Amino acid sequence: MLFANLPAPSEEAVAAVRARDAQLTKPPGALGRLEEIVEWLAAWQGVAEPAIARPLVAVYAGNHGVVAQGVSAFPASVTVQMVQNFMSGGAAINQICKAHDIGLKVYELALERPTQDFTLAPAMDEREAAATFAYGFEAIEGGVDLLAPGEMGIGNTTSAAAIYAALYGGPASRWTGRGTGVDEEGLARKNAAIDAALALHGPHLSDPLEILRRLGGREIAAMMGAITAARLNNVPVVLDGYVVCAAAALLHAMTPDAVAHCVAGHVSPEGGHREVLARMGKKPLLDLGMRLGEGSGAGLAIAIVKTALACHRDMATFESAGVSGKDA
Ligand SMILES: O=C(O)c1ccc[n+]([C@@H]2O[C@H](COP(=O)([O-])O)[C@@H](O)[C@H]2O)c1
Ligand SMILES: Cc1cc2nc[nH]c2cc1C
Repeated sequence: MLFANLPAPSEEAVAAVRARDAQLTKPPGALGRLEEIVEWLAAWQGVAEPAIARPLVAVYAGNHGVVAQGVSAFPASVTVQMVQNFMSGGAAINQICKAHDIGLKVYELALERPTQDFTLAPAMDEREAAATFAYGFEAIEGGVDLLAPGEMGIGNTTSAAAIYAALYGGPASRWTGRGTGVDEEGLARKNAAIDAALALHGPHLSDPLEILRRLGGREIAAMMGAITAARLNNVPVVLDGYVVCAAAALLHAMTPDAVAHCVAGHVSPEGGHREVLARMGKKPLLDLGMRLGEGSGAGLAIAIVKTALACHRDMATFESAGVSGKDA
């Protein structure tokens, strides 16, 4: 029902962008994907002259009961400590946003109350999953015109891997990676936790919202809401890495059109991120070996998006610059 009347991309806006692009002082197609990026912005903002005046990285922080299974290289206390670090400007995402004039908001999601350990019980009850999804809608308030959801949550690569295994098929090891840097034994505990969860919840994993509730976390629920709000309100989305894409993949499983407004900012070396992007039909803008989270890869990709738009908007035309055209 939420996805019954999704707005369509604007074909007129794309046509207008193409018409202007043809006049710019460069050989046709010479800016490669930068040209596609501007078409994408116009299509989803629904205007012939797209703008990036209020880009935002919205970082959601959540804690995970499954950390009790020894699946992370870091203690759960690092989640709230990193939130403090975001607030005081000391994290990587602060520098990326500062360098490229991007807004940054941080949402703490009941960090003192981790989700249930999903090897033993559903991570969340229905009310909490739904309420947290709805909370994600706040991300686009205040005139945001380009959104990059990000996340922080010790243990959440285990949650994301479990979601991928539920959506696309196990075993766990097909989807897991080292996360924050677990050793061989840590990786084995991670795979065992996910395989145990798949066995426990197996009969209930055909519905993406049920997968969210049983295997997800609050940050993943909120990011699904943020991406959905953007889809419903003409805000294009830049996807970050392995964990953010678990939210996108759940929406994609509900209906592929729910993530039609998303571009993949980058590909993370974590687990099966490359395959996840391929399954959603997304080609990453950047491939820099980044596996941090925080919205960092998406934030950096916004710098590319802004540059693409600056070229489109501010380049001279053949006529205005007195440059001879192709067949002159
Ligand atoms: O997004 C990614 O590609 C990514 C890959 C590996 C780790 N992370 C980050 O690392 C944290 C989760 O790692 P872990 O080992 O505790 O599951 C969480 O805060 C994520 O933002 C993020
Ligand atoms: C230090 C640290 C910073 C992070 N940022 C996102 N995930 C993280 C995980 C750790 C451990």
